[in-house]
Amino acid sequence: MIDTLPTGVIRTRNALGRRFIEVDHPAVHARIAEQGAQIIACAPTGQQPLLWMSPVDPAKPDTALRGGIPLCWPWFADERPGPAHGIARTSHWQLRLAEADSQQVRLVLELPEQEIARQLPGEHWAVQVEMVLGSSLSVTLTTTNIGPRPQPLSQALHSYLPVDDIDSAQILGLEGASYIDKLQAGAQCRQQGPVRFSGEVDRVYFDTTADVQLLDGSGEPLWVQRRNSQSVVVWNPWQAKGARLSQFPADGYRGMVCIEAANAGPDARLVEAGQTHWLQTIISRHPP
Ligand SMILES: O=P(O)(O)OC[C@H]1O[C@@H](O)[C@H](O)[C@@H](O)[C@@H]1O
Repeated sequence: MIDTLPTGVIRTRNALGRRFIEVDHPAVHARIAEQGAQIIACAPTGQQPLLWMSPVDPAKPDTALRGGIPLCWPWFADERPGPAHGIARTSHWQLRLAEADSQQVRLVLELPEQEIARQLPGEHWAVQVEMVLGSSLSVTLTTTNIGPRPQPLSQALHSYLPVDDIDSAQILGLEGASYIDKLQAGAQCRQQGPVRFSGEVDRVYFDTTADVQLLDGSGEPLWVQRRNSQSVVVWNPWQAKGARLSQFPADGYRGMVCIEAANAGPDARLVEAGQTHWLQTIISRHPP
């Protein structure tokens, strides 16, 4: 744990004991939950927020938070047995670095190796996440196989993005891309035109590295860029599934869309002994 924090970065604790890192900087305001190393708010100065966060979250420690960018690691969804989306989002991460200049704040958090070994006996990983917050947000999840054998890795930066109204939301950049439709028993489909929403959507687009743009009719588009990612998950639970989700308001599906930089489905990786793999997303309100 680090002792000193730069001006504009403080650590807080809510009444229930959950710990946060608060960023109050001339360029950006943000909030990161230390559990899960999950950024749950980020608003560059003068811009609309970049992330959606559930307004009904009880903020109790040890539950997964609904919103921001949960880290799905070292597996996505149910790609391996165990908790959905892996162990990262409910684990306790530690702040290892916090620095700031006039333009941005940089934070690095780490999931301690002994905690990984406790939860995943026989696996040997080192993992850290770097967040760079300024006029845009970049999140980089870096995984090293510190064991003697290759280890499988699937993952996602499960970004909840705000939309003015789901009926006018559309995603550009995935036209013609192939996807696995989780709502059609994993059927392989091809995207025709922009992605629009008139019901539940749960898809893993693959073989694509395209930047995507989220439009919602408000005139303030969002861009999502990815690095080392050939898959991107697009998800909206809509009303019926939304009603079954934890910490999700009844009309929540109308105000959010998840666009998740991933290594999922056919893009899952095998990390060789001693090798490092990083996955990055950059979310911004200005074009790349
Ligand atoms: O409710 P959770 O575990 O946070 O998962 C939310 C959703 O996450 C998405 O990434 C998955 O594709 C969905 O199938 C899943 O429902």
